[in-house]
This record gives sequence, structure tokens and C-alpha cells, in this order.
Amino acid sequence: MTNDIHLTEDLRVKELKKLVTPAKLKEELPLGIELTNKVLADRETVRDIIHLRDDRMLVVIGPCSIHDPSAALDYAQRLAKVADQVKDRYFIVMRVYFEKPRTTIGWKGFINDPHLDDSCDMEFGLHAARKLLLDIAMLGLPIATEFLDPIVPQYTADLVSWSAIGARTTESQTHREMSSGLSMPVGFKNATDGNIEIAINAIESASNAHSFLGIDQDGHTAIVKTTGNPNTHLVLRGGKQPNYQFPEVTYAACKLEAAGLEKTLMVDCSHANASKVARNQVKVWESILEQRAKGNCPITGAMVESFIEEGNQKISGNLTYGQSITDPCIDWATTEKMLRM
Ligand SMILES: O=C[C@H](O)[C@H](O)COP(=O)(O)O
Ligand SMILES: C=C(OP(=O)(O)O)C(=O)O
Repeated sequence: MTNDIHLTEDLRVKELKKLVTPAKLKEELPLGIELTNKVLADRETVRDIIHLRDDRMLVVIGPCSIHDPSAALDYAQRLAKVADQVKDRYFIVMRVYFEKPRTTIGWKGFINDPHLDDSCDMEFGLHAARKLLLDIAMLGLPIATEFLDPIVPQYTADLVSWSAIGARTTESQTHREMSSGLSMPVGFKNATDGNIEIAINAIESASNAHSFLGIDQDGHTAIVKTTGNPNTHLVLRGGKQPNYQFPEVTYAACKLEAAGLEKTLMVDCSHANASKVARNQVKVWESILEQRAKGNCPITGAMVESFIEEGNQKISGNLTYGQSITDPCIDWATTEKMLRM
């Protein structure tokens, strides 16, 4: 008897390779009770800030993407020191982004391709990513990430205190469903063209209960039923034009109010708000501080792309240590100066 299955499916699939299960990875690299309590406390602080119960600013800062765990840890050590010194004003959460959504094609991040050579050794990527998350958490830094692939949170979400849904996926039902079940606060970015309605719709969608397909800790496909996530907010990242200045921020706050939502949002200093020029982030940061200083301001959070060296570089044989291989970042000296402004 012929097996018809092979005539009609998997015609373009070269290989399916089994991966470590989330449960097994966590057994190898456990969170432990101390870090569990730390993550719970950090999430509580983020919730207090976005719901206006703590008037410090949430600052999500760090490299555009992780590609070299040693450089990321070096950066984290520097950031942990400053974070402690400015903790009266800012609650600093490090960007530890392992997944990159691409406009067309390109390197998709450390979990997908940790050796940067298209070998896509995701087994290694997941292990090394979780190890780095633990190392950074042990320095006392809360962690932020973007969740792109809906399977990845099962491997890493227990270590994350704030997450983003990116401009390219905020309108996706899959990402809204996933967010409805995430345990940490989630920021939804406006679309790449600047549309903020899709993020407001995402906030409403994610606050509701959903049922969808996913995997459990043993890697089995499962029906996931969620309760809805009440801890979500808008992130203004610019679109066709920047949207960080007072008129656009006020417009966004009015839209939130009209939708019956809290007037609380994060401004992304990078991406289209900086026209992808690293140093422009300083101007956006200054505008955020000015707007907050005037009072009655909906900006409760800021995002900054920062690393050790300024700018970015193409993936090649000889990489400059501490420099981004995705979007350009400000360097460490500028970062420190900004955080001490
Ligand atoms: O933050 C990173 C990038 O802006 C995003 O991943 C899109 O990158 P690309 O336009 O270079 O593909
Ligand atoms: C991809 C990112 O942002 P955006 O979704 O705004 O392009 C990012 O923050 O890394």
C-alpha cells in the first residue's frame, strides 16, 4: 500500500529534528528559589510602574540583539552597577533579545542561529540562551525580551520580567493569544507604518481569555487555555515619521483613553524614532525626560538600544567585540551619560 501522506505533504521540508524539551532544559539549567522570588518581585515593580503606582521610569535598555554571550555579560555587569546607582529614578531592565523579526530576510537571532553561519543549531541556541539569562539574572538585572516564535517562551519565559511584541507581529492573532497567557507585562509596538490602532487592538485582545494550540513542558502539542493578560501597554517606536514628541504622545494617550485604557505608554528611542541612527536616541531620550518633567505625562517607560561599541557591523569573519550585528546601538559611554542625566 502506498503511503499517500508522502505524496501531498512535507514536499518542501528537508528535515525535522527533535529538540530538548522545555522541562529537560529547565532541569539542566534551573531557575532556583532565589531567582524565582527576584523575577516575581521585578515583574511586580514593572506592573506598578505601568499602572502608575510607582513614578519611576521603566527603562528597557541593551543590545539590539544578543550574538556573543561574553560581550552581553560584560555589558550586563556594567549596566548592573549603573542600574543600582540610578534606581531612585529608573527601574532598569536589560534587553536580552534572542529573536529578530526581519523585514525580508537576514539573521534571525541567537536562538535560531547561534553560530552565525546558517547552521541554525537551535539545540545549542536554546541552551546557551537560557544559560546567559541565568548569568544575567544572577547579577541582579531584570530581563526583557521580544517573543517572536510562540514555542520559545516555554524555554525562557520564567526568567523574563517584561516582554515585547514587535512592530511586525503586534497585529498577529498568534502573538496576541500568546501574550494573553504570558506571566510578565507585555509591550505592544505600533506597526512599522506608525499605526497605533493595531497595538490598541492587541492590548484589548490579549487582556481576554483565549484557547489555542501550543506545546506543554514535555514538548507535546496541547490546547492552551489562558486567562488574559491585564498588564500590557503601547510602545511608540515611530513609523513613517517619529512619534515620540509631545503631540504624538498626547494623540496616543487620547486614543488609549478613548479605548477605555489606562494612559500609560513606553517610548522607544530607537527604530523609526531614531531613523535607525544610533546617536539620535539621545535626542529622543532628552525629549522623554522633558515631557516627564512637565508632569501629567503618559510616558512610563523608555526603550534604548545600547551596547559596548557604537553602531553596527555586518556579520563577517572578524567581528568587532561588543558591537551590534543588527540595528545600530549607542556605545557604553553615551549610555552611562544618558542614564545619569
Ligand atoms: O530591531 C531590529 C530590526 O529593526 C528588525 O529586526 C528588522 O530588521 P531588518 O529590517 O534589518 O530586517
Ligand atoms: C525589532 C525590534 O523593534 P520593532 O519591532 O519596533 O522593529 C526590536 O526592538 O528589536
